[in-house]
Amino acid sequence: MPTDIEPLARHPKATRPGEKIGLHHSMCYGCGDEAPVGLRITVVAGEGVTTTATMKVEDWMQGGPGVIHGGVLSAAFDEVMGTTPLLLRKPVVTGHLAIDYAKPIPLGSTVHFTCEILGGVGRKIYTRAYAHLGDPDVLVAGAHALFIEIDLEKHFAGYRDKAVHAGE
Ligand SMILES: CCCCCCCCCCCC(=O)SCCNC(=O)CCNC(=O)[C@H](O)C(C)(C)COP(=O)(O)OP(=O)(O)OC[C@H]1O[C@@H](n2cnc3c(N)ncnc32)[C@H](O)[C@@H]1OP(=O)(O)O
Repeated sequence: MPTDIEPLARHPKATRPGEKIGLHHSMCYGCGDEAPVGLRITVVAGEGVTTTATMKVEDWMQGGPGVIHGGVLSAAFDEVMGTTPLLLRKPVVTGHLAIDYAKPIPLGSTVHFTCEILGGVGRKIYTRAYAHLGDPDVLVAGAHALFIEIDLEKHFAGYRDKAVHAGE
């Protein structure tokens, strides 16, 4: 992470602390409520530029016997961290994502995520997140990521004809 990042302030019209941040879209693998397969993560705004989220570890998320697949956990971090810049009212995509896997996460457990925006420079937004299973003092994973602000319409312009919509 560069040393010249600046603090980023919450947008005055951002989702208020304690409220759910809206879906990226209904078919999003991370948050969509109509996706045929997906994590269905709801991200809740915290104070400042922080968020929280939870995810129940379902049987279909299994990697090693009895534990979550690392890629599923990575996707969950991506979703939570990629939603958090909406507190700045900035749409982003992931440029870089790194995960530290500290402990196995059993099927049936509930993963609690906390995320904060560390700052940014230009279109770059740096975030950090942690995960625990109920005891915030016992971390099971951590992550940091770089998100890049995009122009939504331009970024997805060449792909929208491939978009999948629920019920079609
Ligand atoms: C309907 C609702 C939908 C809502 C949609 C939102 C859904 C969110 C879902 C969760 C998030 C995801 O999974 S998103 C899906 C996964 N990610 C992607 O598909 C992104 C694919 N990559 C790209 O499209 C592109 O590489 C971009 C947009 C990230 C950047 O391209 P660009 O716009 O041409 O900009 P570029 O100049 O290259 O980069 C801008 C600055 O970032 C730096 N930068 C770029 N990538 C990196 C990197 N990996 N590591 C370090 N630095 C990087 C550059 O050096 C530069 O710094 P400087 O020169 O300014 O210093």
